[in-house]
Amino acid sequence: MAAEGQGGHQATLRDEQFGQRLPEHAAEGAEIFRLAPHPTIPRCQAPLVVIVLDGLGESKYNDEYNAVHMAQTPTLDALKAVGPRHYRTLKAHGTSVGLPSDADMGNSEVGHNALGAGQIVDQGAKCVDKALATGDLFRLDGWKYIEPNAKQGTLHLIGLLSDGGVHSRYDQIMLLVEGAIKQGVKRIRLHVLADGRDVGDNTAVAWVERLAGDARRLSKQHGVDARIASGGGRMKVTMDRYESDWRVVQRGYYAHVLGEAPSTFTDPVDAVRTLKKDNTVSDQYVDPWVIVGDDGKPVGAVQDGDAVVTFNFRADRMVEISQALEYEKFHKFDRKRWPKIRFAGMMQYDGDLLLPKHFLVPPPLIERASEQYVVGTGLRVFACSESQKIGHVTFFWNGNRSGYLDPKLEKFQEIPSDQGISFDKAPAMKAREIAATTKQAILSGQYDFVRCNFANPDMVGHTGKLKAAIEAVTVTDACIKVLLDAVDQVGGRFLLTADHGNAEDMVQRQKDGSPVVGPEGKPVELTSHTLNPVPCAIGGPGLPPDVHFRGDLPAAGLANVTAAFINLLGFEAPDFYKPSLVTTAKEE
Ligand SMILES: O=C(O)[C@H](O)COP(=O)(O)O
Ligand SMILES: [Mn+2]
Ligand SMILES: [Mn+2]
Repeated sequence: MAAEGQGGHQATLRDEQFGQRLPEHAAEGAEIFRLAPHPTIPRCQAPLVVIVLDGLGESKYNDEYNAVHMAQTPTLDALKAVGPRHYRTLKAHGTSVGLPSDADMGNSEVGHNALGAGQIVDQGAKCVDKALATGDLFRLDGWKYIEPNAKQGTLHLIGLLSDGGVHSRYDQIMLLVEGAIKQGVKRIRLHVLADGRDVGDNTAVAWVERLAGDARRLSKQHGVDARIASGGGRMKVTMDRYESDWRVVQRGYYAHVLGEAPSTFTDPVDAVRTLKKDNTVSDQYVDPWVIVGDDGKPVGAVQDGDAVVTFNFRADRMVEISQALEYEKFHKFDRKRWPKIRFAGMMQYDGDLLLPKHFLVPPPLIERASEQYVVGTGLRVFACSESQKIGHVTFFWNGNRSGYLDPKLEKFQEIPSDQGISFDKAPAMKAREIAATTKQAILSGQYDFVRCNFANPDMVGHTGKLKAAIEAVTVTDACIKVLLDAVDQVGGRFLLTADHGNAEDMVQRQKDGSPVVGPEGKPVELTSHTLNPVPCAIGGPGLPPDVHFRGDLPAAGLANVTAAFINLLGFEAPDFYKPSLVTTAKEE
């Protein structure tokens, strides 16, 4: 499928970008990361293959809105049919992946963190909640750094506007605004991205109405000047990730910083309502907009001496805009003007690039990620996905470390994603290319541990388009088959799982499971992730016959996978990891 802009796709995340970092296990005085051989599971000469299906869960509703149920899935069906010794489900949401509550759906960041780190760590959302609740946020270095500019100039807040809880949350935005006012900030400009992906589509107008109302109320109550200044849909404006399409970030920089957009309005609600074109445009893809005053000038362009905060806590979609705001040398697009500001992220979005330099809340530190042990033991690793998810099986997997932990032992392979299209238009995405490339790695004999992520059940699931999601899952199933055949060919082992649900439920439901019906009499699409558990299967000719899932961990979650794959590699897992999912007859 030829996609818009594909020819122009630059080499991203290539070897030079993955970097040549000093292996942590080699640093002087560093902890020794070495795994001990497993007492009963021998190593296998062929690789262990871990397959992550992004956004493919198991729903109790096996009906027409379940794209996994509706898709052709002979491979997944066969894995399930093997029964509980080799197939089970895992928790992938809420407290089992370090989120504040069990009402929080899972997401890729927390899911891959758990898969790669074997532990449940407090995630960004929780760290920000605590810093706001205690008031520490306004006492820490990040706030102190931006404070003078925030008080003398304007405080700009940029981020995702919803209560999705994946990248940001409305209550946190409000606490930030109220707290800033209490600290003496007088002029606030909000630059807000419409969601429709972590929350229902066609909710953006209501969110902007709510924020505009709250900004008016706070302005009046405290005698300050807080208002919305610019925005756009998150997939079109600002929130690109893994350098999939820098034009997205350019649109955002122009709207938020320069005050430039193809359409200007005097009222933000009017802006979003107009650009939604009677809901024929989804919230995620709303064009950029800028609010102007009666004089036609933008009300919130960023000026020298201002302070800027990006309020998303999640990293992946904030890294690029942070670079555009922070880096003196920057070549991804022409910024035209680069104001002298003080900028802080809600968190530090990349601990290796130290980006941004200043941040309001220290990010969760994920110590002792499995890859540190894997390369510390000398195992050779291959990780593959397409641009949209490559950081998931590298950066998130490795406890938020970017780049290679040991470039001699690891190879990260990115397949460029389509650019500039909504993924329902090409639901196979790059699944076939991922399968082909990963298959080569399996057959090559060069790797002990091969992992990959299939992006399309999730990315197409987010479009809310049922037919496309069914197609995405059908293609993914066929691609799994390609990999399992390769595992058969070399006599290897595999573990297949997913990071959270999405494609298995494509409709908003009432309490009794029946679809919510919209004003036009049509069922309302579900574009977000779900709370559903995810599949987990093990197998392959190299799997010793006595290795099977334990029966005594019914509530196990994604963090229990780590010890399991370390065991399948033939090693004992570190004892502070969550218990392994697998055991052998000899151990029982
Ligand atoms: O960023 C996104 O695309 C969604 O908010 C969450 O999806 P992911 O957690 O699967 O990346
Ligand atoms: Mn995901
Ligand atoms: Mn997703």
